[in-house]
Amino acid sequence: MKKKVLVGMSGGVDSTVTSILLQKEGYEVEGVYMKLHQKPGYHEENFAKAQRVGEYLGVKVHFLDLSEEFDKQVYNYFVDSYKQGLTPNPCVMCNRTIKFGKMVEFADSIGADHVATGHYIKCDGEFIYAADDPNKDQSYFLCEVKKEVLPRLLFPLGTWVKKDVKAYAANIEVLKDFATQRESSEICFVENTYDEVLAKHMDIDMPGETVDTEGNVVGTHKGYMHYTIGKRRGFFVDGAHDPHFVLDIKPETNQIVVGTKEKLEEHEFEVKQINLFKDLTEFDCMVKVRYRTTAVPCHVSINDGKARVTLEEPVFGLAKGQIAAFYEADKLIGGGVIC
Ligand SMILES: Nc1ncnc2c1ncn2[C@@H]1O[C@H](COP(=O)(O)OP(=O)(O)OP(=O)(O)O)[C@@H](O)[C@H]1O
Repeated sequence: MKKKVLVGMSGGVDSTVTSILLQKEGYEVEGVYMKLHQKPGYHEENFAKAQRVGEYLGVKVHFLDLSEEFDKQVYNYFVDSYKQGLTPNPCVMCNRTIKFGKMVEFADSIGADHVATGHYIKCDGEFIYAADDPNKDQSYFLCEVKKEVLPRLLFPLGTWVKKDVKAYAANIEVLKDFATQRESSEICFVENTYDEVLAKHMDIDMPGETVDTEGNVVGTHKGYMHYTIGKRRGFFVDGAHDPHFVLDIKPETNQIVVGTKEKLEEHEFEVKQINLFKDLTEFDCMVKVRYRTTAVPCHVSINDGKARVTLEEPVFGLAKGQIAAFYEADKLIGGGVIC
């Protein structure tokens, strides 16, 4: 009997080609379009596209309204993190709770053996691996996904490069407009800027003091929620000659602490909410402290649910709240939240 796969169909080119490839491979495909946020007009347009793909393949496309769950797990977490002076990663939390959480539950409810998306990732059922295309690799964003779901996941695009995916769609007459449509922005619920989102939930016009590491007031800023650690623009430092960077954010006093680049250098840090695909407590690996950065070698020691990460070479600008992802070469072995 054919194995059934539920594909997350966003109406974009990646999940469209994913669906076609899986059907060609012999899977029985069903699609699901998930309504996640409230961006006006967004869902009507994208669900219609997902339905066109469904018609082309002759398969059913379900509509799943997960907006309440998404608000709770992803959107509110994003807003609350900035309120607390932290830097969130909403895509990581969405992958854990929604795409590879609620979507897997939905797959169970329709009797699907597998769940697939158009992420650029490789997976062998036990581990996730970086995609062959280093510019598109999204493995970092899956480091908090629950280990139990890995055997169910399929990512046909892990060995593809984006231009070939577009060329594939362009060759299908009725879907060729998918190849040239605008690519989705970084965070799906952000229409223009983060500030616009935050302004709906807090006063973002809150001028405050910029201080040095000794606590001396050295300038002004627009409001602590506008900054992340490592940021170098958008605040004032009186009489500074060298560039200054945000070193720390203090929401309780609406202050930002700034200093020169060398003060951003970190040799060790702690990680909470640890998720590992392997049973380990003490290990050497590579760690990525943000998405677009190279991994650095480190030693990890886990105690009482927290990991101490000792770096072999320093990193600059560790943002609290951000995600640290652990790798053994291209194999993702887990991750956690920098604290
Ligand atoms: N609203 C949604 N409903 C169903 N699946 C989704 C939705 N949003 C994203 N996905 C799934 O997650 C994958 C990765 O999402 P991401 O936002 O990174 O999209 P993308 O790289 O722009 O892909 P696409 O071209 O398919 O939109 C998508 O390829 C799709 O399979």
